[in-house]
Amino acid sequence: MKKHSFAIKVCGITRQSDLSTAMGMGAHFCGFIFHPGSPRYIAPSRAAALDSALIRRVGVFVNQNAEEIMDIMKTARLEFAQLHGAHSLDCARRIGPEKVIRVLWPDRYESVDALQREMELWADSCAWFLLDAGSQGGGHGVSLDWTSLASLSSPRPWFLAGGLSSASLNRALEQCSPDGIDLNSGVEAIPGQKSPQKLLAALKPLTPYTPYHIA
Ligand SMILES: O=C(O)c1ccccc1NCC(=O)[C@H](O)[C@H](O)COP(=O)(O)O
Repeated sequence: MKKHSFAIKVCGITRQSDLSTAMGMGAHFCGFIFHPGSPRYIAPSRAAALDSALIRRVGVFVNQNAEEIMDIMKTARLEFAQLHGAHSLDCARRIGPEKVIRVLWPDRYESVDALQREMELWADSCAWFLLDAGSQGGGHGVSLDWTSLASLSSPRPWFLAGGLSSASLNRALEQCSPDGIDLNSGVEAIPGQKSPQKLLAALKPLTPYTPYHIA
């Protein structure tokens, strides 16, 4: 595995036990999904009740507008809004660029250069990017073409998402160099419930590489 440090985000949390396991294994970010169509949906008031200690709380939004997002951020005590839909630059600026994780889908672009141009467009309106598989939505359990991301020079730190698990992480991190990794269906027992065994299998080998410091 390439020896660089990176952040760990565990997404699709619905239960305190999963959150506590993820934190115990060194997660830096936890993600709550506020898309009602997702099997991982959690109501904002339930997310608010989950204790995440000092790790960063992220809300995943697909259809909501800036006002709805800011409302949920307040209720669920979120630091970041992960914009996982067709959100505009204006929406991101209203939320506050320092609180935005912008999702982009590399498969939508004809080349890494085209993806990079889109990243430049968003650079002043977000704090992080998250690159996901497919062409929309998330939680598909499908992987990206990691080698095509090897030459990426992102203007912001970026999370690699899409089908990551104990079986794929090593190869993914050999082939590209994200600033963070995002785990979801690859560490689940069933949709919406994490598996402590799968979390352990994925995260334990990463321990030497994840003393990631988040300012
Ligand atoms: O996970 C969902 O159900 C979901 C639904 C709609 C929009 C986003 C969603 N997930 C957001 C994430 O950040 C996932 O962690 C990311 O798509 C990777 O998922 P996976 O391929 O399962 O690892």
